[in-house]
Amino acid sequence: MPYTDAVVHEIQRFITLIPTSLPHAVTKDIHLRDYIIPKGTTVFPLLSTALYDSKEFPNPTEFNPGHFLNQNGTFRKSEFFIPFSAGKRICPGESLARMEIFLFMTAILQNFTLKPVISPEELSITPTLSGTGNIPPYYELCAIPR
Ligand code: HEM
Repeated sequence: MPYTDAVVHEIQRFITLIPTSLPHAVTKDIHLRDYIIPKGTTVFPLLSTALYDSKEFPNPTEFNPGHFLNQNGTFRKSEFFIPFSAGKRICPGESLARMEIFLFMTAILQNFTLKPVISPEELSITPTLSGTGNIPPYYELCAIPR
């Protein structure tokens, strides 16, 4: 169970489905380090900077469920895991989405063996479009009943 949970988290971290979150507006003048962000400025919170933080997730460009596992194999929670954003406007569908991803993935893997139609090395995992969303490339696979 901790490993499956780690895989689900790593998939969400790795694909970074919505890297820029949604645009927000500053409601008052904000002092941030040496900068002033005037009231009304549109800001895009870059979720990708947390999800690909190399101190929190060593070798962030590698898919590694170990990013969410402690050395003893238990699940490692990370405050940098923010694919649903954070704060007052955090995605209200987070619980539903996480439940669905977990249930769909485990049900599929329990009942089917998945095989790509081309060799896995030839599969591109580069998004076909990267902007507010990372759109995964289209590909085919065989679902063989277990
Ligand atoms: C993997 C699935 C999903 C991801 C990664 C995701 C991610 C996000 C992100 C990053 C935001 C922007 C939050 C912000 O403005 O700071 C957002 C907003 C939102 N999401 Fe999701 N979401 C997912 C699924 C869902 C589902 C299943 C629902 C509804 C059933 C949903 C409903 C919404 C709504 C209504 C907003 C706008 C909230 C607002 O502006 O206050 N999302 N989501």
